[in-house]
Amino acid sequence: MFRVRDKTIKVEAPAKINLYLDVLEKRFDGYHEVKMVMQTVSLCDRLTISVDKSLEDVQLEVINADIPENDDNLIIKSIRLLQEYYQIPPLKIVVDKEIPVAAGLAGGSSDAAATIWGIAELLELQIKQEQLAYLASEIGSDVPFCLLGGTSLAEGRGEKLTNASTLPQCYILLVKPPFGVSTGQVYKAVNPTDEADSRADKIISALSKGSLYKVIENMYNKMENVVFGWHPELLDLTKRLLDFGALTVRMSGSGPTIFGVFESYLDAYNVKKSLLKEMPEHEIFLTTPRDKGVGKEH
Ligand SMILES: C[C@@](CO)(OP(=O)(O)O)[C@H](O)COP(=O)(O)OP(=O)(O)OC[C@H]1O[C@@H](n2ccc(N)nc2=O)[C@H](O)[C@@H]1O
Ligand SMILES: Nc1ncnc2c1ncn2[C@@H]1O[C@H](COP(=O)(O)OP(=O)(O)O)[C@@H](O)[C@H]1O
Repeated sequence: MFRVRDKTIKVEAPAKINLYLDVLEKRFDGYHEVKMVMQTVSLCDRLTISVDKSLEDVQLEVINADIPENDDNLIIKSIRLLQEYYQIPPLKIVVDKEIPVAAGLAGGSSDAAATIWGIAELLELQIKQEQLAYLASEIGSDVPFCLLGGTSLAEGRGEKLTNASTLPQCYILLVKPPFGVSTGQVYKAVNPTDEADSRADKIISALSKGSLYKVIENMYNKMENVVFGWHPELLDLTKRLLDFGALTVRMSGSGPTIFGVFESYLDAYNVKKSLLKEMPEHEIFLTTPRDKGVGKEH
């Protein structure tokens, strides 16, 4: 029998940005070694997970996005994986998508992490942290980070995490153009770096000293070359954000989301307003750094 404390749990699944992303050699398993500095931000999808004994199987409802509600969804994939190890009763899941899809913000990965964490909490499965991290890595390279959240150095294929200090207080404007990019295609097109440089380590050290400027000086994304080549308008967007006074502008992950960093809330707010007028087809979010990954909604 299931000992269910609450019948429902509401879980936040936050987006991430990459403060640094380098792609190193291609491995025999087809993945690439990476060196990344990842930062969770305040933009969240929201999952409601309920035990529903009237159902025969899992049922997923997606609000606010055109993505599959079947086994192709990372939420259902995560449940199928949990079912291999644990007895899972019929569940109804509703996901309210705020994070744009195929945007380089790990929306799907964070939903997967929120599903694994949320079900473990709801059903009191007592899963050890290492087992949670293992299950997460089986779903995708970014899922272990989404589970842990905050700020991390990520190595291996992205699953080897070392905790770092959170990015100092700042305002991060995410600008998502009206098209998506396939992560797999970007990895295929990128020319791996021979030897990692020291910028990621400099970022980690700057984070520990709370120096936003030193972090910004060392930010980098190897994938920009490839994706800006496919979509030259991303370079114009970058220049526009710099004209508007962003301290720095980078692409997040495999893109196409571009983010600008601001020290003042009012500056970021005004830039958001101006950009929305100039490019109404873009999605724009004003976010802040968040110091944790998936967790209970308050
Ligand atoms: C690029 C990054 C940067 O944070 O994020 P996104 O831009 O997707 O958010 C990640 O590395 C994306 O991680 P994730 O989205 O979990 O990727 P996976 O599902 O594991 O893999 C998707 C595809 O990318 C390739 N891939 C992924 C990770 C990696 N280290 N090397 C790879 O070559 C895989 O071969 C696969 O074809
Ligand atoms: N729960 C989910 N949320 C978003 N995308 C999902 C989800 N499940 C499966 N996908 C699929 O995963 C792909 C990448 O989605 P996403 O995680 O949003 O992008 P990215 O890896 O660029 O951050 C999309 O093609 C989408 O259809």
